[in-house]
Amino acid sequence: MGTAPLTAENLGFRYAGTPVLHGVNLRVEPASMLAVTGPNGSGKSTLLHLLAGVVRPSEGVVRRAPATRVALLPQRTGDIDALPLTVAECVRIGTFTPSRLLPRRTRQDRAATADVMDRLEIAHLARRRLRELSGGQRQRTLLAQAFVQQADVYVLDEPTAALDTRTRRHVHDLLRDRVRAGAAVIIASHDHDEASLAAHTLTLGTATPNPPAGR
Ligand SMILES: Nc1ncnc2c1ncn2[C@@H]1O[C@H](COP(=O)(O)OP(=O)(O)OP(=O)(O)O)[C@@H](O)[C@H]1O
Repeated sequence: MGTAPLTAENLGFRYAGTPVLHGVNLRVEPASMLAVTGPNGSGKSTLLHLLAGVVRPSEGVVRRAPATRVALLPQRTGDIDALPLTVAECVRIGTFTPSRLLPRRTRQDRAATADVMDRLEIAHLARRRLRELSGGQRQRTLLAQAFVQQADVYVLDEPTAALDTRTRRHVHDLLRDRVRAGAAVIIASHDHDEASLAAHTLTLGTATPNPPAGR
């Protein structure tokens, strides 16, 4: 078994003393997909935030292998609408890195941005402001920002919740492509078909292999 880009040991989280997660253990392998499922309020978003490192655990530890790059698509991104960004600018943020925060983009960055915008069918919206988008168009823009990142781990919270059937298929193709390219993908989903894209499912702290998907 190779080096896992991400592991969690005995992870727990409390909001102001109220326990949400307890004793979560997981290991995410390269070139694999993990689905996190469970009812509303069971802690899926909280777990994804912990795994992406935007929230610190109350118990246990999240370990990322050295130099592991994590791309996060959060479920709630309300504040971003207040920024006077166009769709193209918002997607381009995904190509920035801590060592390259100014928009000196490489040809590879430009090609990756154009490819993802085409695949998510937002190229025609490139100059539109975020606040002028429909819910699904906004979701596609934020997905493009996540997918354009050259990440080792993609952490995507309900990535297709607002999307039409055709766009969902494009997103699922992108997920499979990233896994084939060696990335690990973690998705939270309420959709059984979507969760079955993943080789493993974590439901409220219990990891079980999925039966082989008929695909
Ligand atoms: N900022 C917060 N402060 C206090 N409690 C919170 C906060 N965010 C979430 N919670 C609570 O933590 C629990 C888990 O929330 P979380 O959003 O992780 O669940 P979820 O499984 O992603 O839910 P959903 O399926 O509805 O998206 C819920 O009971 C929720 O009310």
